[in-house]
Amino acid sequence: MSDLVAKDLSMVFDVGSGGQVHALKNINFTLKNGELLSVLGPSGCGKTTLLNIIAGFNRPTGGAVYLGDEEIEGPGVNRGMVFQQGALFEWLTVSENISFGLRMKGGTSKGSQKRVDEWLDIVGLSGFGNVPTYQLSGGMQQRIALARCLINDPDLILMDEPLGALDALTREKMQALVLKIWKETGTTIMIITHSVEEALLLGERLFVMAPRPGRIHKEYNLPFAEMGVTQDTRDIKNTPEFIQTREEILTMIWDMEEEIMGQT
Ligand SMILES: Nc1ncnc2c1ncn2[C@@H]1O[C@H](COP(=O)(O)OP(=O)(O)OP(=O)(O)O)[C@@H](O)[C@H]1O
Repeated sequence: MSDLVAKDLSMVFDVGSGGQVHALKNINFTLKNGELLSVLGPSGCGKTTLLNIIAGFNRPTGGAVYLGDEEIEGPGVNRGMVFQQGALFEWLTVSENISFGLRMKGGTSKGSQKRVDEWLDIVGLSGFGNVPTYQLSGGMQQRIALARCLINDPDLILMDEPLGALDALTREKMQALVLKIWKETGTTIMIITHSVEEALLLGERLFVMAPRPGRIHKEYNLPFAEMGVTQDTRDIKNTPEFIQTREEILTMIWDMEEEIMGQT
């Protein structure tokens, strides 16, 4: 079982003429195995920098991140990524996309096909296995991206605005799917989003980050993700507690944006 631990994590970028940007300063947290974390904050607060360090794409200038006993020093198969655009192989079929990682690892074709069929079922795409990916809608492509990531059984899934390009209705359906997958697989998930509503629904933990320097401004422990596994997510979004927390966070981020505008 692999907890994700960030210890005194800092990231400073040199921006020319001796200038520096403190994209992250002294970030400390532990994300326990199986937890679902959403990260929210105004533009430039370091969300993507944090995700890139955990993915192993960037090395921090201070501190370290650990997954289980191992320090993250580069990309690894124990972490899966889902981006805003599915980043699928358009010339492959749905099944070929989903089984891509298994084939890279040399999985047997019979065993692989069974698992692909299971994942097609979980993400609601049974019967679409032989369809070329480019023929599918954005929502369907994100379902494939989720399945392609999860079939490899990663310890941690990192999602960067995974539902940001979808229309409102598809987005709501996909939020429910993310919760279902989280519950069924028990995978640890970290999701970056610009939507306060989405962060509230999809985070049993939620970090609101602040910029200059990038840091965790406030953490919430929330009941909505757990509720969303069994209840209609629309009903949850209409509960007084959800609305009150949403307004509190919107005001918090609004104030940060105002402060940034005042400084520039
Ligand atoms: N490669 C880089 N070189 C210089 N500065 C960078 C680099 N990457 C990020 N930054 C700066 O670090 C800060 C944090 O950027 P980051 O992209 O992580 O923020 P973010 O919260 O993801 O923003 P957004 O919501 O707009 O995507 C910003 O001030 C950004 O300009």
